[in-house]
Amino acid sequence: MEYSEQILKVGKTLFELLSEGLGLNPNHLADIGCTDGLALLGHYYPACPQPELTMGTTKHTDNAFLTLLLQDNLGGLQVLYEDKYWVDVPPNPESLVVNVGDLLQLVSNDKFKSVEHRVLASEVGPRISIASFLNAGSVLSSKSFEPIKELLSEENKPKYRNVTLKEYQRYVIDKGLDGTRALLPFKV
Ligand SMILES: O=C(O)CCC(=O)C(=O)O
Ligand SMILES: [Fe+2]
Repeated sequence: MEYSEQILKVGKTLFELLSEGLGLNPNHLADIGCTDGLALLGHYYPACPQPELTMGTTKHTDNAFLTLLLQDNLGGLQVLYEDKYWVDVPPNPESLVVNVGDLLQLVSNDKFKSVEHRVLASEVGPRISIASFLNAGSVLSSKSFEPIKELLSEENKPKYRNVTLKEYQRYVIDKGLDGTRALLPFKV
């Protein structure tokens, strides 16, 4: 409870900074619903006797707006750089890793890009991490998202169509962790 309250506070501050980074009013991203929902996911990766045969978590992008990740001191998280190189994210239990998610990429019209990442399996374990996903709240709402109008111009046309939260979540769940990007079907 206390942890999610603190995470939400950090998240709200980050969205203010990200809004300013886009040249918008600091409340813009919160106003369109980026901080309406929070989901916490606890991961437990047992020690693996043959780590070369498997993965902790396969390659994916996060589907919400922003992820704040707390990892312990074992490491294993990697991000994909320039679509080619897997780069270790050094573990620091006193810091949060911030991942841009697909929905933030969509509303920012690719100004912010979601990052592909994965977790290696390890003989040392268990590894524990907590991922906090800032999302748009209940899929039962009628909310929909599209590139923010203020960011668009003749030179910067919308790269995505309007998508309802329900349609987006359905697609993400049906697709599973297949390594493809969740934004692909919504491109224009
Ligand atoms: O366990 C980790 O470090 C990453 C977990 C993750 O990528 C996720 O929950 O989306
Ligand atoms: Fe992730």
